[in-house]
Parts: sequence; C-alpha cells; structure tokens
Amino acid sequence: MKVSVIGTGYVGLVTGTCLAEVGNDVLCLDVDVNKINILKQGGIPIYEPGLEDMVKRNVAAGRLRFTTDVAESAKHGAIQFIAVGTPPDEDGSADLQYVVAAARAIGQNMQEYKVIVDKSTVPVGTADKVRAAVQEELSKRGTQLEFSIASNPEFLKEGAAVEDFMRPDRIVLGAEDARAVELMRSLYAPFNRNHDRLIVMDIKSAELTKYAANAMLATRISFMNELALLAEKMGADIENVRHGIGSDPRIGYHFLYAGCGYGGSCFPKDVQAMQRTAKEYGSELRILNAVEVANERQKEVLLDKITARFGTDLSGKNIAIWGLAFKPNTDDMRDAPSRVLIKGLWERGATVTAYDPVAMHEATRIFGNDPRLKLVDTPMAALEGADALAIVTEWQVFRAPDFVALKAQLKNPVIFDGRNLYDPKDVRAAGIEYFAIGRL
Ligand SMILES: NC(=O)c1ccc[n+]([C@@H]2O[C@H](COP(=O)([O-])OP(=O)(O)OC[C@H]3O[C@@H](n4cnc5c(N)ncnc54)[C@H](O)[C@@H]3O)[C@@H](O)[C@H]2O)c1
Ligand SMILES: O=c1ccn([C@@H]2O[C@H](COP(=O)(O)OP(=O)(O)O[C@H]3O[C@H](CO)[C@@H](O)[C@H](O)[C@H]3O)[C@@H](O)[C@H]2O)c(=O)[nH]1
Repeated sequence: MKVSVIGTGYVGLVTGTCLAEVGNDVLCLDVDVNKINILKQGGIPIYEPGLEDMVKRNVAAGRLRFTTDVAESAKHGAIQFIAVGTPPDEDGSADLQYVVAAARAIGQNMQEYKVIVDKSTVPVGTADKVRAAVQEELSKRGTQLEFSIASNPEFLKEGAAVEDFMRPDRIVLGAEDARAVELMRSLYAPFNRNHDRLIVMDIKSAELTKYAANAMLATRISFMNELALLAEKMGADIENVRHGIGSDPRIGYHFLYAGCGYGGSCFPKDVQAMQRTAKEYGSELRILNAVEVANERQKEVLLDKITARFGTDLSGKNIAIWGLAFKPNTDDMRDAPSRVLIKGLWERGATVTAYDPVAMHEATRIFGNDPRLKLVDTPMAALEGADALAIVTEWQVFRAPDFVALKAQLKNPVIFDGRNLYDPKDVRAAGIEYFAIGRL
C-alpha cells in the first residue's frame, strides 16, 4: 500500500520505517531540510535501538523514501499519517499549528480519495479541525474530492519504539466510515496476526484514549513517588510496598517505580494538555493537577537530599551525575529530571561532572559549553574527585558498579540514587553512605 507520513520525528520515522518493513511503499515528509538530508545520506537524526539498521534496509529495498516536497507527499499515499509535533502552548494546551498546516498541505495537493490519519497526540475535537482545514483548501481549489478522517494514536515508548510498533499490545483506531476502517485494517493486518489487537471506536473516544493512557501512567508514578516520601518518614521501604501491591493483578507491577520524577516529551505535556482540554469543557481534572504538582516536587528530591547532607551552600562542591537522558535507551533530554538537578546545583554554587552513554551531545546542545558542567567519557571518570554521586537515569551500565573502586574515586563516599538501583545493604557494606528514594 502507498503510505505518506508527515513529520519525521520519533513517531513519524518509526511509523514510516515499520510500515515499510512489512512491505508498504512509504514516503516520509518533513519541513526540516537538515533532518531529511541526514536521512537521505543514510543516517538517522535520533538515537533509537534497532531503528538505524531498519531504515537502511528499507531504503535499500526502495520501500522507504524521504522528501521535503509537500505536493509529492500529498499525492503519494492513499493513507496520509499526520505525525508532526504537538508541543505545549503558553497555557499548557496542545499547539495544533503543525497539525493544521499538515492538513492544509494535503488539501492543497491531493488528487484523489485519501484517508487522513492523526497519529500525533491531539486533544478531543482535533479531527474536526483537520477535516475543516482539508475541506477549506479543497473548496479554495474549487475541487470536490472525497476523504476520510481517522484517529490512530501512537503508544510507543522511546527506547523500545521499534518493538512497540512491530508488536503492539493494541492498535486504537477512531474512524467513522467503513471505507477508512477497511483500509486501516488491511494496513495493520501484518501487525495484527493471531489475536485481534485493533480496537475500532469513534474518533473522539480514540483521541481521549491516548491522553487517558498517559495520564493514568503518570498518575501511578506520582502516587508511588508521594508514597515513597511518606515511607521515608515512616521508616518503611517503598520497594517492599511495590512488591506487596504489584502482586495484586488488579494493580500489576508495571509503572510502579518511585524515582526522581517522570520526564520526556509526552507525560509532562500530555498531563497538562489534558487538564486544559477538560477546562475547555467546563470540567476540572483535580487528580491530574495533583499528579503534575507532585512530579515537579519529585524532580527536586535529589537536590533536597544533597543539601540536607552537605548544606544549602554548595560552593566549591563538585557533584558527579550518572545519566542525563529522561530514561535509558534514548538521548532525549526533554523535561528530564537531570536538567532540574543540574540547574539547582549550579544555583547553589556547585559544579557538575556528568556521564551518559548516549545523551552527551544533547547535553552540549542544551547547556552549551558552560564551564560549570564537565562531560566525561566513562562513569568512573565522572567520580574523580567528586564530592558525591547522584544517579538520575537507570542505564544498564550503572546497575552493578565495583563499589570498592567507586569509593576510592569519590572524595566523599556518598551516593544519592534517584532510581533505586542498588540494595542499600550492599552499598553500605562497602562503606558508602546511600540515600535512595523511599528506601530504608
Ligand atoms: N516521542 C514519543 O515517544 C511519542 C510517542 C507517542 C506519541 N507521540 C506524539 O507524536 C507526535 C510527534 O512526536 P515526536 O516526538 O515524533 O515529535 P518530534 O518533535 O520529534 O517531530 C515532529 C516532526 O514534525 C516535523 N513537522 C512539523 N510541522 C511539519 C509539517 N507541516 N510538515 C511536515 N513535517 C512537519 C518537525 O520538523 C519534526 O521533525 C506528538 O504529538 C507526540 O505527542 C510521541
Ligand atoms: O515506573 C516508572 C515508569 C516510568 N517512569 C518515568 O516515566 C517517564 C516516562 O517513561 P516511559 O513511559 O517509559 O517513556 P515515554 O517514551 O515517554 O513513553 C510514554 O509516552 C509516550 C508518548 O505519548 C507513550 O506513547 C508511551 O506509551 C508512554 O509510556 C520517564 O521519565 C521514566 O523514568 C518512572 O518514574 N517510574
């Protein structure tokens, strides 16, 4: 099938590549000339395990192409995926200007029937705006072409994006006519074998489902984070509590890890956007307000622990940080807890030496060459002469350090662990002071 994907960011690139992998003829469009040039030259502009090889394989097979030519893209695909960014507006609501621009471009250039699919995360009612924008452009051309609108939100996680797309646990499809449902069902057939994962519903419910999923997951995390702070005060251990409640199948083990706050390009913005949408409909999602406040607070927790140990004036102190990305297996630092910690340490006069397996170039892009941040090539190099170690991202490489060597490198043998990576007994047995999140 011929497919166009508009927006070649995380979601667009993964969607286009995975659809090509199963034999479709995919054209990916982006307005960012640099991005398209990198892709045309065989590189990929993001770090995502498994994606680069897959892109190369499908480009070589002629099933995956990249362009900046809007007209070519609008003509190519019978299915047109809109996968552009929906960043937060000043008031926290989703900025739909890129979605609407993409819809207009389709309306200006399409020559025959299309299914136009919102894959971006968009508030309820966006499909109506997309339909109106396409219709307006067709009217300006004096053309009457049929088209269908569908909502097909994406649930992939960064770092596991290819696996999530190739083996989805569900494919949500909001569509209101049989023609669109039929085309989308056949597009997704290769991902939907053995057991039907396609959940077809009305468009508004599909739009709401995406926000509901992220909001529910963010709520679990904030709940566990607040509970962890309480556990600390009570002398209980959040890891024991996690085991105790996760074993109830109604609760389950996933997304119950307390830490130094959730980040990334989705949870923070989607929790905010959902609150804004609710307000527009005269409702208030009080619970999400609390989820957001708790998360902002949680991002300060490591700094609080550091100042409780060393005092509020950290002048002359150097803190080693392990992990800058908002989670492992990505170089993405959007809304990452590491950024809050680094700024807080700087404000109190400390300097930082940091290591991350893949986010170093992203850190340089964000912080420039600020002399208060030194980036080093190995985890151990970050510790040299540092007053303490703070762990922000649970990369695999940090999970089993040589505690004896670690202690020898640090000026003060102290670890502030924002991801609860170690058994506190092991760390303390090595003569290291250990502060984790909600642990004894
Ligand atoms: N990143 C994720 O893990 C993830 C997962 C699920 C859903 N989403 C949602 O998917 C959407 C895209 O997210 P992302 O992380 O891929 O964004 P991104 O910022 O990485 O990429 C968006 C791309 O769209 C391009 N673009 C903007 N306007 C365009 C236009 N008119 N025509 C063509 N290209 C255009 C930009 O240049 C950019 O390359 C968002 O709504 C996001 O919330 C993201
Ligand atoms: O138990 C947990 C699980 C996650 N996190 C944090 O939560 C954030 C988000 O993690 P994750 O959900 O794995 O990453 P994303 O790539 O942002 O994926 C989320 O956001 C995407 C964009 O909407 C959705 O498609 C995914 O389904 C949804 O999981 C990260 O900072 C994690 O450290 C925790 O603190 N504790």
